[in-house]
Amino acid sequence: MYQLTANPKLKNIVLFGPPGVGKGTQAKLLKEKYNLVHISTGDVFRHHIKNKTKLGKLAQWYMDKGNLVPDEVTIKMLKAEVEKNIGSNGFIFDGFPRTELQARALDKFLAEKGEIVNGMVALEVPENILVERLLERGKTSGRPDDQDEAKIRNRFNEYSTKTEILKDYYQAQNKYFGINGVGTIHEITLRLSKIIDNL
Ligand SMILES: Nc1ncnc2c1ncn2[C@@H]1O[C@H](COP(=O)(O)OP(=O)(O)O)[C@@H](O)[C@H]1O
Repeated sequence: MYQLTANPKLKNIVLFGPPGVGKGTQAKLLKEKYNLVHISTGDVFRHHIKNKTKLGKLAQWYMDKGNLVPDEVTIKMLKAEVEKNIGSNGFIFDGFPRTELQARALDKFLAEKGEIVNGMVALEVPENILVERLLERGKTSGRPDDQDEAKIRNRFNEYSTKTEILKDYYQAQNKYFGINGVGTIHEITLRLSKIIDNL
C-alpha cells in the first residue's frame, strides 16, 4: 500500500550490522554514489557530546558504558535530522533503528511523509573479527567505547539482545538483504550496490 504513495525515485536505506562492521565507511561511499543523505546516529550523538549540549551530556552517560541511548531520546533526535534534510533523494540510516520500537517509529514517521524504508542491507562479519577491529580502531579514533574490551562486549550484548531481531522485522516485509562483510572496502561497496540498484 505504501508503495503506491512513495516517490519511486526515493531510496531510504537502512545500513545494518553489529558494531565495527564497517557501516560508517560504506555509508560515506554509498552516499556519494546514490546522492543520499547519510545519518549516523552515533556521529550525531558524538557531535552533541563534543559541543557539550544537553542531549550530548545525556547520551554520553549511556554511550560511555556501551549501552544504547534510550529510544525516546534517539527517536526524537533522528526525526529532527530527517526534518533538516527534507527534499533530498533519500537517506542512508546508519546506526538507526537499533530497537524494534525505533523501527516502528521510523516506519510510522516515513509513512506520514508518503515514504517507506526500501530495504535493510546488512553487513555480516563474525564477532571475533569485529572485536579485533574495534580495539584497533580505538587506538586512533579517540572513542572511549572502542578502547575497553568490556565496553565492546557490552555493545555486542546490546546488539544481540535488542538490535539483531530487526533482521526478522525487515525479513517479514521482504526487505532484509544480508551480504558478506569480509573483503576489501571496494568489494563490499560493490556487493551493497548490487542490492541497492535493485531496490
Ligand atoms: N539508534 C540508537 N539507539 C540508541 N543508541 C544509539 C543509537 N545509535 C547510536 N547509539 C549510541 O551511540 C553509540 C555508538 O554508536 P555507533 O557509532 O553507531 O557505534 P558502533 O560502531 O558501535 O556501531 C552506541 O553504542 C550507542 O550508545
